[in-house]
Amino acid sequence: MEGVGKLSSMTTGTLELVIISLGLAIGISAYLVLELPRLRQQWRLWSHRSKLPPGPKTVKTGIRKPWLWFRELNEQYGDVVYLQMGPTPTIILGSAQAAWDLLEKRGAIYSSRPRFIMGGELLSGGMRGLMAPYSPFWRRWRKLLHSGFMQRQSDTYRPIQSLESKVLMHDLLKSPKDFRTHLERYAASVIVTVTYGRRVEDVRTDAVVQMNAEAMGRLTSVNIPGKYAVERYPALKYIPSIFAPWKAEVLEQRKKDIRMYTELMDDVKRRMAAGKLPDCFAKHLLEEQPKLGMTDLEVAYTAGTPFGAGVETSAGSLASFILACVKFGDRFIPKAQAELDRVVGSNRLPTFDDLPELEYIRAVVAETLRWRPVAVLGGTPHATTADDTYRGMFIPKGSTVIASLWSIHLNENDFPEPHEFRPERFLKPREYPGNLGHSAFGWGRRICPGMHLGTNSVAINIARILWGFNIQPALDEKGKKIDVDIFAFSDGFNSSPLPFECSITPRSERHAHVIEREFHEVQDELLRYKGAKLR
Ligand code: HEM
Repeated sequence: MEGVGKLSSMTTGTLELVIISLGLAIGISAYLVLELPRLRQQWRLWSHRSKLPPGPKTVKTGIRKPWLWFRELNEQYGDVVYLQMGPTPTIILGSAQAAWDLLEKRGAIYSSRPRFIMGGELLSGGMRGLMAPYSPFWRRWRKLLHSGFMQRQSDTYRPIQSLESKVLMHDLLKSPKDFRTHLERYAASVIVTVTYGRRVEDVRTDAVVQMNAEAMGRLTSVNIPGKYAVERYPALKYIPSIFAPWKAEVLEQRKKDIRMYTELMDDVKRRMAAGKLPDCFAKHLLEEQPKLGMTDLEVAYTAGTPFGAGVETSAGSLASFILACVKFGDRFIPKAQAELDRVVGSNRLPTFDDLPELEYIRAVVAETLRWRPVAVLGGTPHATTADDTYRGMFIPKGSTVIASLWSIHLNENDFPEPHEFRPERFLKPREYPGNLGHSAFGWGRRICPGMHLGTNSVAINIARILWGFNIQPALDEKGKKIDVDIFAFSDGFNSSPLPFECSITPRSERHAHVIEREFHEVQDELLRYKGAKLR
């Protein structure tokens, strides 16, 4: 019996040992799976440490406006700065030339995206091209956006932009204090009409706007650097949801996105079948779908792209223009209005056909896009797909590359006294890479596909607003001018002016009358784009 007892206690001891060893082995393997890629990357960086671009030893985290810090870094270390952001090598570009040399000229290896595991992979199932790495999926998505928004195609959207701009002018005439809401309605309505063939009458209650805003909210709530460990340890992505509440939650959110995008496309298909769908991007996608072999879901997500990328950017640029008018209007509005009076006169609103004659207005448009770039960090960061050397500096494969427009557009070498709003900068020939004279739409293979539509929106409204209105500081109760803060801008991926007051008044009775008349003339046309209730 004693022998049996000894044997059984030995067996239990051996079993314990086996379990502990197994546990250790699993622990070590899990650690290696999680850490190996990072350790390998660390080794590569360490072995090239003397050739990395210059940069600070410590990294600031949790800052609300990283572009302000990036500009300080660019001023201190130069236009190519190295930061070690967690495990990821990060390059901050601070001059137009460096951004052009790398993102444009070496676009073949600078056009991917960093991984967005929560936002791009888990929440969006890899369906959002804007966050997709350089891949066959991205190329197909990009081709569709190109065909939907290239210059020639964008010019066919001008009538919609003109209609909506007449509504905007009328709104500004009737309730100038709500100018911000009017700009947002304009931008949303152009994008929703161009995409889904239905306009937005009230931006606060419109169902398509609300649905998209909810989806954007879900995306921004997970796209927060440092919030989720899975971004640092990608292998965690494969843990079953049952053991990972954060994953279960994001997959639940994905279901809501899918329901929403599908609902919007179902509405498009219904109207298409009834012969009531005007030409629009969603229609174009449905026509291309069989040729490209895309799934319904891919089509539905692609149709959602312009809303996410084109509304805030267009409305924010116009809000910055109004801010510039309040602060610097004395210097440039009289010149702009003299040009408009000469070319357009006072009997009609300016049109797209006038723009080639309106050289000063075009300079105001360019200066607006330069002075306060909405995509303040240069849009979504790029990522490199191969090691590279630039001016003797080593840029590792897998680097995140941020071409911060706040540094690039406020670079004193290219734009002396950069916080001054001076359209004249764009009137004389000047050394600057590319043919726009600014970099507001990004670079290379990732350049903004909506740049023509976006520029047309900004240009037609700047021309018409300056034609019809005087924009000045608001007055306080004592009749004193209220100053505006040209640095009070929102945090976040896109940055636009925080609410401010101003006075917007018609230039004359005659101008007010023309605005009224042209608004009333387009009422029937506007009805073409009226959508049935969705929710
Ligand atoms: C004034 C308005 C706009 C500005 C200032 C702007 C600016 C930008 C910038 C800076 C980028 C990043 C480019 C890069 O990564 O190098 C970008 C990308 C993008 N923009 Fe725009 N944009 C505007 C309007 C629009 C509109 C109207 C659309 C609608 C079609 C749009 C769609 C996109 C898309 C889809 C991307 C991502 C492209 C990709 O990842 O390949 N944008 N935009």
